[in-house]
Amino acid sequence: MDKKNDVVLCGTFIHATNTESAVILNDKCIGVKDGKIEFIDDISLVEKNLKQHNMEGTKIIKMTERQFMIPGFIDTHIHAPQYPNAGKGLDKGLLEWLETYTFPVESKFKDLKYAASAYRKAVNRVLCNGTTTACYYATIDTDATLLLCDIINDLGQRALVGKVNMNINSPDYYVEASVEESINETRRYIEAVKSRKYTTIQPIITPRFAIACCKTLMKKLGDLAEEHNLPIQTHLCETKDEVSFVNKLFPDYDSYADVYDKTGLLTEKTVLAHCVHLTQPEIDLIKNRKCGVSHCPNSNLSLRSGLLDARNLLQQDIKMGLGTDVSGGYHPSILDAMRVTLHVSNTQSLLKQNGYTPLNMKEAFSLATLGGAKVLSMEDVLGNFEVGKYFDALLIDPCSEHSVLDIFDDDIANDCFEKFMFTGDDRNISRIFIGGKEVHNPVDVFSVQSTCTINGAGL
Ligand SMILES: O=c1[nH]c(=O)c2nc[nH]c2[nH]1
Repeated sequence: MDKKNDVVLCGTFIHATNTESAVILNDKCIGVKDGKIEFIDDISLVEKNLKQHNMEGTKIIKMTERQFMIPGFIDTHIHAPQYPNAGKGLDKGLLEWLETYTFPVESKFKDLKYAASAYRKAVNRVLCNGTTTACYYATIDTDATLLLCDIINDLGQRALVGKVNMNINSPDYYVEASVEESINETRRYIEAVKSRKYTTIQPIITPRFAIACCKTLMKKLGDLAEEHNLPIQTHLCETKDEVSFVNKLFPDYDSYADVYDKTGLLTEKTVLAHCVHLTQPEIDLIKNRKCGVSHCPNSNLSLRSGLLDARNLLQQDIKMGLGTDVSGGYHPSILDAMRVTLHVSNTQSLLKQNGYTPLNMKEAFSLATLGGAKVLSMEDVLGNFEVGKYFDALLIDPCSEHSVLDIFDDDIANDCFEKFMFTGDDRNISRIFIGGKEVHNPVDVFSVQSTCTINGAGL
């Protein structure tokens, strides 16, 4: 095994566990071997651990008093080809927005030169914002989607990447010609990803939504997911208009979620984006099937889709993570998703009043890390600092050179953490580790081009 990425980190670590949303571990050391956490112990026992784990001579990184490490953020729903539109065209509701802005930009990615440049910008920006694992939608174009995988691999991010399927109710210039073509291309995509032997990337089956896929296509995609034991992602109950359209298209089904269920798309590895307008039977169904929900609050507000009652779903033990949903959501950072999650939850409490407990910041942090890992069925290997898990982590420096947050003498670790969560940004993310490998060089940030750079990939 290559030992060059083995490392020991000493200082403060903050993470979510199954019982607590944010635990602060002061004066600890974490040893990373072959990309995974080998030991966690008191800082005073670092030498003993190095010996015990055969790691003598390993590089040691000591954090300063104000610095701390958190698990990397997990974005459970993001459209990489919509990044060129981030912050543009948010003046329409979902279905009109798709026709007017989204399908046109996605169709540009069949031009591989355009795709190479736009995808590199997108992944670079997402990574700079601390997203160590992303669950991406690409486009219907297989080769451009493979290019996206190559770029993610090059930049060292962990990702699930889906070639999008859509064969009906889509514009002539952006639609797959038949069920056969859609399935053959998806098979070609899966085989190509497998043959490239990426270490951090896996394919995900991606029927866009029930409006854009016929029943036969959804059924065949469900079969394909089963055949290859793959995860699935799609959209569900994002807007009321969308739900009405689905109900008209599928009058013989009990509900929108039932359409996915009867076509074999609801599995314990299914990621359902939005889920704003679920009925109680639909909540029961996705709970029984053990699907995860990607909560995308920026998008839900920006496109005026609705206010998800996250507390209600969590109380019913639905797995939940956060998604930026670029570009329905305008911000590529999960920090933003956490903040808007809290705004939406506070709004719910104002509307509902009696006894409603809004989510707190620590719960939002848990959703952004361990919650995301659960939604992506990766909680055995990701999401927090436990021995045996991949070391995907961010070194946060509240006092970094270009920081826009201010720390005061009496601010303790919890204060620094909260200030970062509410007022920090990528300028406080000083180092990024994915599978133990450092992928983000702070020396490059604000260098010549005054923009973020990873591995020499300038924006
Ligand atoms: O927010 C969304 N973005 C999309 O691209 C999309 N496609 C279907 N439904 C969608 N919702």
